Amino acid sequence: MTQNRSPRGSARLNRPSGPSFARRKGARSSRPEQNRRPSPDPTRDLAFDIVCGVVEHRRMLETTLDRSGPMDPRDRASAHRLAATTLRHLGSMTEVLQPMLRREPPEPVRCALLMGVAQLLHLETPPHAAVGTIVDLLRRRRLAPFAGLANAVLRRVAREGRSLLEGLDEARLDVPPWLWSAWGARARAISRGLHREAPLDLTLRPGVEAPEGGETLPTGTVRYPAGTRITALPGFEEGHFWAQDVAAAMPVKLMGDVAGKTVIDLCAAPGGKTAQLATGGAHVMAVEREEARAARLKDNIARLKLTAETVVADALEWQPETPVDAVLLDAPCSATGTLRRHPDVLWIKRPRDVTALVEGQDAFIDAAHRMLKPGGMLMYAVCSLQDEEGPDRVRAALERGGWKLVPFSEEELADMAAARTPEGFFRTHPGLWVDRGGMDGFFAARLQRV
Ligand SMILES: C[S@@+](CC[C@H](N)C(=O)[O-])C[C@H]1O[C@@H](n2cnc3c(N)ncnc32)[C@H](O)[C@@H]1O
Repeated sequence: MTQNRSPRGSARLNRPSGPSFARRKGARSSRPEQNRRPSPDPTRDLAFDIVCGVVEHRRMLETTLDRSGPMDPRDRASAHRLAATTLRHLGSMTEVLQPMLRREPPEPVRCALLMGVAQLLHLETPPHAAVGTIVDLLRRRRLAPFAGLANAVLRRVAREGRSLLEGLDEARLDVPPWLWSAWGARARAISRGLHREAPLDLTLRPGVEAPEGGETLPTGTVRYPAGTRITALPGFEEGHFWAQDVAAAMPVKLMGDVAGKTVIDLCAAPGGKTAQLATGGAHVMAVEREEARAARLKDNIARLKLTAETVVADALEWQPETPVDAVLLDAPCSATGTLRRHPDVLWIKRPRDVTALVEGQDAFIDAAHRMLKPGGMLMYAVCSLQDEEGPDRVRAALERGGWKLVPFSEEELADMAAARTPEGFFRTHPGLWVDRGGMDGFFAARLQRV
């Protein structure tokens, strides 16, 4: 399948930039090809830094983006798309390359080759541009001795095309083995969902009209094609909507009527769920430990013209003056549920990262218990696909005592029946609703303090 869903991005990825490409097209260069200066190409440079950062240094994609200098937003978006596509298909493309390499090339060369393969097999970049841009990239990065190798290998990939993927189990190869086995029977469907770029989902303030071009999903979320820029949609400045994946919007919906209730949103930034609670008429206390993230939450709530109390504090230590009706705990987690948006995380996280988070999740659940009135409700949520962070945490809390599980009913989840587990948990993964564009992986369970 192809990833060519963002016309804005693909236009930039489909042609090399810079004056020397024009010379190549003219085929009458006054200088021999080997002396030609490589074209400047900020898109490939940034994508290369991102991919090498992930593969060589386990550096998050966002970190490289944040460190990069100022550049045209469209080049930046194209770089993000090329890097993300390379990371989404990293395993299967490595398998394609392997038989074509007589010797192991240095890691940065392999990264550049993988970007070339991604352009050829998944981004529909014309072969001359896909090969030329990678050869130029290697020259710019003082890897000119590998330009011949790149030229030969990528020309072969261009010739043989997608037939090179035949017989390969792409779904299996594009997920690290530890995640594949952790996901059990869901693994193949999840991996297929991860091959697709995530669309833009919006939650609308009640009473406002959705901008044109969206599809209203059964749960009320409005969906736009991948690559849509939220800031370009009419109504953004006016605070008519905010970005929130269809699955991420469900935990607050499953809290029912919160009007007039005092609700603590524990671990709240950037505030998507705070905004939902505030639109529902709750008195919200949004607790966030990181000052910069709390400031972002405040900005978001102000843009939406909503009201919420923001508390900058450690949720494990802070206590409300009086116990409250409900707590929403969207706990810090491995975030494997958002791999569609962050394919770098596939190759960065390790099993021990999940283990390290589990203890904290138990501590947050215990902290929520201390904040609730007897009979008060905890909505526990994580954007994780891992059993350890979802169902296992709820079972452990029930074993520690002081909680009763209040399962979600068939009626409550009528609009997303596939997300209801036999125990009455809410659980999604990127393979659900795949024909409509999929969804993030989310887990939620409702507990009552007894
Ligand atoms: C999964 S995100 C929350 C997303 C948010 N609920 C939303 O829907 O927009 C987790 C947040 O918890 C915050 N956090 C982590 N540890 C915390 C702690 N001990 N106390 C308060 N907030 C914490 C992180 O800074 C991060 O902003």
